[in-house]
Amino acid sequence: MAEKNVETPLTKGNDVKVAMLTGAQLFEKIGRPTRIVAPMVDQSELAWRILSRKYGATLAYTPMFHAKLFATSEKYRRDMWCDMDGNKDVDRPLIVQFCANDPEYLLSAAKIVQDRCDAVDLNLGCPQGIAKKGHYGAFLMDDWDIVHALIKKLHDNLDVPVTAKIRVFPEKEKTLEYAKMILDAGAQFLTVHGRLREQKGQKTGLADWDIIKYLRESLPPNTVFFSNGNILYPEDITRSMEHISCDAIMSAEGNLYNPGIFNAASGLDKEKSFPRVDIIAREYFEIVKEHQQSQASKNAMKSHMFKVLRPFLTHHIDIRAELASLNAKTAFEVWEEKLIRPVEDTVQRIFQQVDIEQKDEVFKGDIELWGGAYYTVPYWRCQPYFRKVDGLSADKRITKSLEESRQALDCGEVNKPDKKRKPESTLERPLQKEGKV
Ligand SMILES: Cc1cc2nc3c(=O)[nH]c(=O)nc-3n(C[C@H](O)[C@H](O)[C@H](O)COP(=O)(O)O)c2cc1C
Repeated sequence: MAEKNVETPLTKGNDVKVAMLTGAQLFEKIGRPTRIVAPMVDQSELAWRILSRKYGATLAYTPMFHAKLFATSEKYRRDMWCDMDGNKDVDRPLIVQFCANDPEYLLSAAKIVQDRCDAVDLNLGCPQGIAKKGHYGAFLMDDWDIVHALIKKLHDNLDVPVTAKIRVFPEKEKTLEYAKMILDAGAQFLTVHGRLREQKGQKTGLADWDIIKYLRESLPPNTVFFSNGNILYPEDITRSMEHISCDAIMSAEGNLYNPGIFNAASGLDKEKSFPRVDIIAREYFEIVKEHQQSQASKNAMKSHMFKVLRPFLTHHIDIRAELASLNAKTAFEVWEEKLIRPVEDTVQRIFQQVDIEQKDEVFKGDIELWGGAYYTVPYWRCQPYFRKVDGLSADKRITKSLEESRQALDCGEVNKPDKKRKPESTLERPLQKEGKV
């Protein structure tokens, strides 16, 4: 890892620059966070970060901002970044993420935020068509010189450290070379999302923890290293950290559907691990209201509500219809009247049932071939979401696949599976999700 600028202040012309922190120093300074809210376009905005920290997140990333737009368009900046973003009392530690392919624009954008964040991250993982067209994100995996130049530019000129978030190549050795190049250019934290650039939409599939582990073991031991992928439940965080020996775990979709995902240490305390939807909806709403200057939070609220309330709304379609009618311009009183209070009243009625204690139980299933277990969670509690692919939801595909493999075992057709074996076939993949950036 490039460790220039460590002890002494850098001087540039007559300017005295603050000593740059190494990854290890930065990690220490921000309290050795282990649970990270992933960068998520339109979703990891101010209010969501505040809520997630309340439920156990210890570091958060902003959504990816487009560096050129951020540097040149005041309107874009106003929509994405307000005076409370990165505020010392409510929004730290914070890493601001950009996508870019031009070092000058990246530096200009990063300078605007450097006083209100702990580091600036470069997005090298976005696999979407828009990133292909704009030549950024995961499409820079084909252009290592640009990646190096972008990171070095920030490392040499910014007051805060630069970090990077990558996807993996099919070849682990090539991925290792890529990671080394990124660290050599000056990145101080490395986040590895264990999926290929091609793993998006219907082909998302399972992230590969083994390649992440290989990188972890092959890179210098002082590398501050975060893993991303395959986190459905709080306990998956512990499992992943133990498997990979990484410094922290980042979660995106798991966090969106259940902000309690970060409560890995809470064991079976369902109030923490699977919080009630009425409580989360109310808390999030109050945070958005309290930070009205954050346009990004107002814009994101409807989408967040659909996600945290998802299991509940399938049982209460009248409330779902009301939510569909709301938007970022709707007055807060209307949100209160049409969504928040009806959700609270309904859950309150549910809890007045005499047998609610039994009904409110959370059940853990058996350990599956993929290493974790599915939970059965009452619909009034936040929980992960399995998308349908080819008409089957992921857990059904797993069950089907397990049945098939058990039948094959019974018939002596295949060798007994190694317990540690990583699921290989698409059918065994629990996390088929769409549209990952
Ligand atoms: C709604 C959404 C928005 C995302 N936006 C970004 C982004 O802005 N920058 C980024 O690096 N990754 C982005 N991602 C990818 C996530 O950060 C993460 O790498 C990926 O979802 C895998 O993590 P998960 O399995 O916990 O969902 C996004 C993912 C989702 C679901």
